[in-house]
Amino acid sequence: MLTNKKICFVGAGSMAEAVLAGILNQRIVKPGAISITNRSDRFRLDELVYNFGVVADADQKEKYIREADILILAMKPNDVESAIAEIKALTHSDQLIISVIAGITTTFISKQFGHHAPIVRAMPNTSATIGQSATGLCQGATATSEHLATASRIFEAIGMVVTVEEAQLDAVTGVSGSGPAYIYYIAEAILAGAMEAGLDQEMARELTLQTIIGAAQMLHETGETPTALREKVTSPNGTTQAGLDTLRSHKVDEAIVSCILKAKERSIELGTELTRSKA
Ligand SMILES: NC(=O)C1=CN([C@@H]2O[C@H](COP(=O)(O)OP(=O)(O)OC[C@H]3O[C@@H](n4cnc5c(N)ncnc54)[C@H](OP(=O)(O)O)[C@@H]3O)[C@@H](O)[C@H]2O)C=CC1
Ligand SMILES: O=C(O)[C@@H]1CCC=N1
Repeated sequence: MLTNKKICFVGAGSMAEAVLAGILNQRIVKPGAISITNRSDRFRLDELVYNFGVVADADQKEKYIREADILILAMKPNDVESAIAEIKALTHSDQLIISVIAGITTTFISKQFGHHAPIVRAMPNTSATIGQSATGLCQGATATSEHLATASRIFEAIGMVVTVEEAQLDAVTGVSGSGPAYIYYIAEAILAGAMEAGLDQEMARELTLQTIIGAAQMLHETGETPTALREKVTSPNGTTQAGLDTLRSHKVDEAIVSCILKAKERSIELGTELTRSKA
């Protein structure tokens, strides 16, 4: 339990919801210790109050930010500058600032605040909602190992955590931050194929889901490599080989490697676009 810590989310979108749902599920903080703020969407705040029992009165935004022990920045990269400009006078260097914003460096965030509050960058994913996030964390220059430990407590409540150097966080973003979307994309394609092959929608969904869950658990529980597990499915000249040969002829493996590198590159760009616009 993060006893007596008040957490304020600045940004109330899908990532904020995934993180707060996860930490409330794990009961590491009470709903009354979490406040939520956003730019303007009062209906969204009402929805989160209704669903999670958190505190979110748009008229109390300044108070929530001033009184928080931990601020979690969860707005889009393009909005970070204006969001910090709006709140910085309410913040102070005793607060821990955690950013889940893709690409934006701790140095940039620190400059925008103009004080030396400790900053930890986190890259979770939306599986946080069910306690299954894979989160990368890194500490900014003024954050101590204690700050990192506090952030770890939050993100360990919503899945597994790795600590990395800040330079690696763009790669983490390309792999696990965006990663759920790649798996959903593949699931969409398997579903489409299942229906094209003659299965009805419900059966296609059940079979696709259980196949993905089973394969993920096999990777997790057997500790075998993906290559070893793939080879066990593939009989010489059998059905799997016919399917995999088709994937290879479309260079799907190369496409996935490019996908991850492109996402990493985009994460770097998101940061440099802002830094350039300030130059
Ligand atoms: N979605 C994902 O899978 C992941 C996202 N992230 C990162 O999380 C961040 C948020 O993404 P996501 O939740 O998807 O985005 P959403 O668009 O769902 O939510 C963005 C939120 O930011 C709020 N906001 C915008 N401007 C301000 C401001 N000036 N002050 C306060 N709040 C503001 C918006 O409020 P309003 O609606 O009122 O405009 C909205 O609540 C991004 O930086 C993204 O890179 C990280 C990991 C995974
Ligand atoms: O697409 C994005 O930019 C965010 C960051 C990681 C997942 N979603």
